[in-house]
Amino acid sequence: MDSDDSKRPHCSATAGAASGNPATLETLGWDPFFAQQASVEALSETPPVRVVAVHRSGLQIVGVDIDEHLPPRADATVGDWLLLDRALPPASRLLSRKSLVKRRAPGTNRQMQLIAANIDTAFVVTSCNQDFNLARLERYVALAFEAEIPPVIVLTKADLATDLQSWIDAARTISERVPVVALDARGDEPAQVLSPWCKPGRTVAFLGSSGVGKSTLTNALAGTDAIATRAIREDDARGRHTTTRRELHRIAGGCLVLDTPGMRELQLTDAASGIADTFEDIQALSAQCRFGNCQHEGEPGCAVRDAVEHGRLDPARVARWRKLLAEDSFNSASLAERRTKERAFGKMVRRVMKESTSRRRP
Ligand SMILES: Nc1nc2c(ncn2[C@@H]2O[C@H](COP(=O)(O)OP(=O)(O)OP(=O)(O)O)[C@@H](O)[C@H]2O)c(=O)[nH]1
Ligand SMILES: [Zn+2]
Repeated sequence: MDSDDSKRPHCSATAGAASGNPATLETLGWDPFFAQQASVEALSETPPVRVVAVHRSGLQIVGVDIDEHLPPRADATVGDWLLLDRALPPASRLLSRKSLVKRRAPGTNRQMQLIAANIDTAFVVTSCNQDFNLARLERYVALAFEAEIPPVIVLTKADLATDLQSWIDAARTISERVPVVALDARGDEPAQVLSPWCKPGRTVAFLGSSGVGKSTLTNALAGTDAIATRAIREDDARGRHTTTRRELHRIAGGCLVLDTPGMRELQLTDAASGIADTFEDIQALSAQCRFGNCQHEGEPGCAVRDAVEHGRLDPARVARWRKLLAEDSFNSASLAERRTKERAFGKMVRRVMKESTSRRRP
């Protein structure tokens, strides 16, 4: 393979040519939600394009007969739709999103980073073995709800489970709003079982810890292992860290898979509404507590404790809810703490500088 060959998969993996068909707007995920945001004239003058990959050097965009690079822009991320301004590409209009996954940067300034936009379904993946962990599942479900992406729990390695129904039952306790499916991620089962969500033009993403079968599922949907393995090999060849990769793959079945390894390390920050949606039952109960600020720690008239005492609510679930709330408020509050520390540090630096310059003056 010469060096040109090694570059080619990089484009075909993302540009919508995976199935050999040219991209149409519908196959890229265009639908009335986006179409209604611009006039017919605007759409013909500035054609819609979808951001299919984010690299350090910029955005890769794909539209009808369009496959180009734009300079980096901080307000757009993979999955976004833009109206391409050919005369001035950086001025291309960003369309409103259906959903958005974001996180705070791990560095000191902790700015918001956009991870992925316009995902239609978040498959929260775990396997029917020791990886299965209700707290972790609830965390991912809360993240999805916070981003306004409907989650679906996918239990893999069903073929290896001895008591499959008990895993399914456990997963179903998380939320009435979250469907649960169980499958063998290898072979053709995923294409059938996930078909209600993986329709042509729909954008899906797999969340879950390492080894649960996310790549296996992607490959099973694609009917090939070419795409997922290709993207990984290419990164390795360039010596880049695979987790920085954010790509949208159009796969043979017609849906789009958003491959964002960065979503794995997402912390729960500013996710109060996602947690409330996940624990709708406890949320509803706490609204009935006598005191508006009830901590559910023995106050009179506490509906949450009453439900636990009468066996209507699992105390372990209440404990996990509190832990997630604590994680969320810790992560959100530590930002303020950092700011205070940064200000104090800046003051200290200025004072030291002032002292040293005044000392140097004759
Ligand atoms: N028997 C069985 N094996 C599975 C199933 N799903 C995944 N595996 C195997 O589990 C291993 C890990 O699967 P991957 O698809 O690589 O897991 P992943 O979630 O993509 O892992 P990372 O890439 O590390 O995040 C592979 O050897 C798969 O063949 C399943 O449903 N049944
Ligand atoms: Zn209470």
